[in-house]
Amino acid sequence: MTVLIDIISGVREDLQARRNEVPLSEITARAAAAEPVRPFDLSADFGVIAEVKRKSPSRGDLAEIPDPGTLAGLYAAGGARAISVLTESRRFNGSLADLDSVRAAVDIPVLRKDFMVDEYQFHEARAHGADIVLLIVAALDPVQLGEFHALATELGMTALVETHNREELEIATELGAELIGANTRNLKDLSVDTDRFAPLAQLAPAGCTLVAESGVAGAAEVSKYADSGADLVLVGEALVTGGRPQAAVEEYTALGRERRSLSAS
Ligand SMILES: O=C(O)c1ccccc1NCC(=O)[C@H](O)[C@H](O)COP(=O)(O)O
Repeated sequence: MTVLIDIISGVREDLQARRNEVPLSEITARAAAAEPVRPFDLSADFGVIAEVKRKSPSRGDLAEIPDPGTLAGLYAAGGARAISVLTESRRFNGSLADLDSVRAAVDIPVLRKDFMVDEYQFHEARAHGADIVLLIVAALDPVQLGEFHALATELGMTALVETHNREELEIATELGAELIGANTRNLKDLSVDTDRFAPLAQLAPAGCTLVAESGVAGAAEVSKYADSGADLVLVGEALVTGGRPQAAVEEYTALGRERRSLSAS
């Protein structure tokens, strides 16, 4: 987990700097005064969570994205169910300014995709308009996970609880998570293997909304994830590098819906 530990260490340093500028009492007040949460409909048909992703530890620079709001607008026009915004700065070149820009540009829910390790970040996320936050099971001990899940819920946000293996999925299930991510990227070596999704999907609790995360390069992976039970796919690289974000979101949504209805019949 060296990569994860390194990322979190940078996240904590950057967080300390922000907290020195804006104390917890102030960020809490800003969260309370923020625009209302946009509820994320967990019962809706198959959909795409489309990501604003400039750079990543595994792939380096991906795309410039000078105006994340414009990209998010194209995703929304393509029918995205939510926009994921990476706000971690050192390894992903994201920012809270990106979150602001996206939230102002669209009227669908926005996910703050970051390494959430401190209470402060949840109030900060809400203060910047986040409707969904990421909880990575591998990054938190079970007590923290429970507390942060409760805090996200208290602030009105939906928590996307991200898992990578059977053990983490059991933790998410015990937590009662309604929105569970199964990420096919191994956090130790950053390899992506889309075959990791199906076994996890089989273990997911009945009634949860399941997100297949990472590894969608095109239609083949969308079909594969939908056939294995994904309710949503979270797509970053393929959308920011493919040159046709709106059309790709439209296609992935239509394809996923078709595959889900075929497997239901
Ligand atoms: O993308 C990475 O290299 C990465 C490395 C370490 C932790 C997280 C990482 N990515 C975050 C994500 O989960 C993805 O951005 C997301 O699932 C979209 O993946 P993709 O469609 O494969 O870009």
